[in-house]
Amino acid sequence: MTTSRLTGVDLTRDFGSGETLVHALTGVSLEVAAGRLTAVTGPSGSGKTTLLNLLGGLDRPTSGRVLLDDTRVLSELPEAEVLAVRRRRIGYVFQTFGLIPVLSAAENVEVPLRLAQVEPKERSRRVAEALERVGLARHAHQRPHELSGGQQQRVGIARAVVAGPDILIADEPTGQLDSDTAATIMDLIVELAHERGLAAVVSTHDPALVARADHVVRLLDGARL
Ligand SMILES: Nc1ncnc2c1ncn2[C@@H]1O[C@H](COP(=O)(O)OP(=O)(O)OP(=O)(O)O)[C@@H](O)[C@H]1O
Repeated sequence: MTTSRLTGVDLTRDFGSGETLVHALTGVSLEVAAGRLTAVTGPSGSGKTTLLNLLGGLDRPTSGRVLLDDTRVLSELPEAEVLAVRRRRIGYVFQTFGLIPVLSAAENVEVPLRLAQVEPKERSRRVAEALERVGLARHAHQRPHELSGGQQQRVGIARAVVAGPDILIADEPTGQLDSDTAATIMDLIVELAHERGLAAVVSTHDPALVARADHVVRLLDGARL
């Protein structure tokens, strides 16, 4: 039997109540397998971010469950355990990169290793390796504003994978990039998913990027097509 790193079972997420009630997600099920890139796609407001937040343990469903490794119910774990799973197992990539402006590329990539209390020599080794992998070895000492959007997102990806997660969650990682740069970033995420066996989920509007994924989940008005 193959293991899915993340499984969404009949996920529903409502926001608000009464007249302001929004059904952001209704009865969505999906499997996110190791070593594959799953693309979540759909028009604006279709529920992509809501779904990724549930899968990544950043939010909890109104009903339904998120399973981790087919066994643990991530969506029902106590907050401290969810936090531990997020730190140890999941890397996150953001549309707006989420880099700390006053830190260099290398220092940004180092942040998760500091949080994990990895010792300094090992931190340096892993940061250098991660920057090398994303093609930014020569830019280690530059700050975010000295880098292009595509380079900043490469720093964001290096930061997401440096601590060795086995799950990668990327919400519109190419939303701020031109189409050629977006394609190279998507290719990098696909390669990392394959070579590191990551269970990777990426949301995108862009059909050209969806075509690069191993598995596609299409949403419309909060439901799976
Ligand atoms: N915290 C919230 N409170 C109220 N409504 C919300 C909240 N978060 C999302 N929604 C609503 O849920 C629906 C789905 O939103 P979501 O952000 O998941 O869509 P999306 O597909 O990611 O959109 P986009 O492509 O524009 O980022 C939308 O109608 C949105 O307005």
